[in-house]
Amino acid sequence: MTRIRYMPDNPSVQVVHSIPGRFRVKSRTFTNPALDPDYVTAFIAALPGVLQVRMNTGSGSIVVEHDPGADVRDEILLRLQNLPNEAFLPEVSQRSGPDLFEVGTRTFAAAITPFLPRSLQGPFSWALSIPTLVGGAETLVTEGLKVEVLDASVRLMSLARKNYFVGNAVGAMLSMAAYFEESSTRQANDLLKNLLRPQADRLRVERDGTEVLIDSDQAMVGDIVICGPGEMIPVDGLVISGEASVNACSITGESSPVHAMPGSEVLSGGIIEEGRLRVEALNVGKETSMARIGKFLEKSLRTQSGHQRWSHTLADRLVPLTFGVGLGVYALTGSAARAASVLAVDYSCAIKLATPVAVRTAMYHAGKNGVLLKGAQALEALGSVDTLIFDKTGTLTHGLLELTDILPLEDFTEDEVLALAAGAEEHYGHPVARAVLKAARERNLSLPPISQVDFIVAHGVSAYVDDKRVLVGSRHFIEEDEGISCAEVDGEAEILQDGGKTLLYLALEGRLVALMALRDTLRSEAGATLKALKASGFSHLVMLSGDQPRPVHAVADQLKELDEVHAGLKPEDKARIVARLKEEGRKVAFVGDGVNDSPALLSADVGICMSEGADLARDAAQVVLMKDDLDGLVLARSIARDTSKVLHNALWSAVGINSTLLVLAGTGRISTLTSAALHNASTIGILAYAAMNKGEQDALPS
Ligand SMILES: Nc1ncnc2c1ncn2[C@@H]1O[C@H](COP(=O)(O)OP(=O)(O)OP(=O)(O)O)[C@@H](O)[C@H]1O
Ligand SMILES: [Zn+2]
Repeated sequence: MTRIRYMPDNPSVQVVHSIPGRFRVKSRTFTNPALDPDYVTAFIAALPGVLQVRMNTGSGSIVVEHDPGADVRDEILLRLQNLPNEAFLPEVSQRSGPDLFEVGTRTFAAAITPFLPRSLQGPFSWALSIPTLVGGAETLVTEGLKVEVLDASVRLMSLARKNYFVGNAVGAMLSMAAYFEESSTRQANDLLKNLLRPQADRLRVERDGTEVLIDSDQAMVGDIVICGPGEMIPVDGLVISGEASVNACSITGESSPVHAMPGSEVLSGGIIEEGRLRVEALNVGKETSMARIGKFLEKSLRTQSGHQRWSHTLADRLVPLTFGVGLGVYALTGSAARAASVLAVDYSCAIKLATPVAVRTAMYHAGKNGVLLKGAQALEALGSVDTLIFDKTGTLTHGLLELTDILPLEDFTEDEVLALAAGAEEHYGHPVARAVLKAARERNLSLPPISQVDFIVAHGVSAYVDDKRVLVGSRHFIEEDEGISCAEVDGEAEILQDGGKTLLYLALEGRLVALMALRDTLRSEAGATLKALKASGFSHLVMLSGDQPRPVHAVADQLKELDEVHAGLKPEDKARIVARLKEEGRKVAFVGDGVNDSPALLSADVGICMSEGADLARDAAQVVLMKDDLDGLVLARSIARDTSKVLHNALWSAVGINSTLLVLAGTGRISTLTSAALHNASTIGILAYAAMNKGEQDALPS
């Protein structure tokens, strides 16, 4: 019943620093959570003469670099002072709903109406109704037949019939319901925003051996950042020295603190409970995990799901219907009282608001448990998919491969070939690369200097050592793509593969120089997870892998729930299988972790990424599991299914209750007052039900 409208606060933009070609401005407006920093940055960057724009929402400042010239600068300032309305996100903005005081006043006013002298009742009630009447007329002109018009008509009819108490009581109920609607929407928003603890706007770094305090937008990769007890870690980084217990609950959902020591990686947003750390920054500013989570949630608040759009349209269509019934009743019976009772019933509020409230509450609970849903759409799709496709390495298995065998050829030693392979793989994040590096480090090998490194997704690496070409990768890569025969180790390869191991071939200057084998282990929870997922309505479980058939089938043999298994796939093959399953009429979710999974993640109805996944995969996915296990899958599915149940129930009870009221009111069985009271009480009840949606009924497999 309240209209959502945003009033931008009048910005007073202050220039705090200015030199030719560069200035910094500050304003309270820039800290407004409803302000979209991406929009502002793009809006200013698009002005002629602007070279660079950096915005820090934490401190409310913007730095602009531009072509020198006073007119360029003045134009930018003018734009900053008059940001367009589109720069503000309507959904998280403050709303002009009634407060508790207004609700109280209106209730009191209605209660005293019958006791006022007859001559005063009229003017008093007209005065009370003015805001509603004006609002209704305004809406009728600008937006057509909407809820506000219904509300105003009920009031107007009561006034016309000199039924003052009823009119004022209906007004009080409307404001009470509006107050409740607003607070439940706000509560759901606040819950979500709770996940985004405030970002640190200043941080301490070491510069030239001393500690200095800098603005967080000035931090650079490689900075040594210092964090003490109670502070939030402002960057993603590597601990250089110090020890601390770190609570990363707001990021991973893991509530028990983890012990960080030199060599540990820490994520921004973690809170130091005890201890002190010196951290070398790996990601700063917008690139930090904290900032990325913030982005996801911000976007998700803005994008509407199909259901949301559908329920909005439905609600809007029902308003003219209510009007039509009201008019019809009046035409048939000539009773204005009955018509007013009909108009007091409106379907729209419960239908419109139940969805955002239920969806946000679900997203919050998922987030708190380490599952990041990038929007209502993801939640909705997750509830309705029936086919789940898993990637093998890193998803069903740990992805922490272990190098178990090295078979050097010619007269190379194990250490020599391992050093070559590790040198080539040094900067690659693929599980195979990490395993090779770990093995080389354990043997204290020094890696040869390499150049011209090429990573070939789903194949391997090519690099140059002392002008000699080194290739590391799958047999397909070495033999079919590079034409280097691998046949001489076929015997050994077969034995190793029979043990379920993944093979790695190394070539130097066009000759095969080593065969290596790696072992991956199944995640301990994989079996239970697959069972729980089948129980939650997945009818088809599939495993896809870029790895060779034998190790893939070694894993598949341990997972009886799998219905379909494919090995030796290129990234585009994975996407093609997703497309094929969709063509068969299935709704498909894909869970993966690697760059090689991105095409499949994008082509599935829902893409899900593991916590350790490559950045590209995390971007491509709509759901990110923040804990390094599969339990989040089961939880996310149960939250999604509960949400769709809650939405279904909310919608149909709204339609059912209000239709009944409409019939009762139209046939004169209930008065305007009763009809308004029942309608508003049911709306409040339905919203409260939506806000209880936690999805915890059948949470985790034990
Ligand atoms: N960095 C690398 N170094 C060596 N070999 C690699 C590398 N990346 C990929 N390969 C080879 O290419 C094959 C396919 O790689 P891909 O990344 O598609 O799949 P995977 O990670 O082994 O399995 P999954 O698809 O189950 O995650 C690997 O099994 C490996 O033999
Ligand atoms: Zn993989």
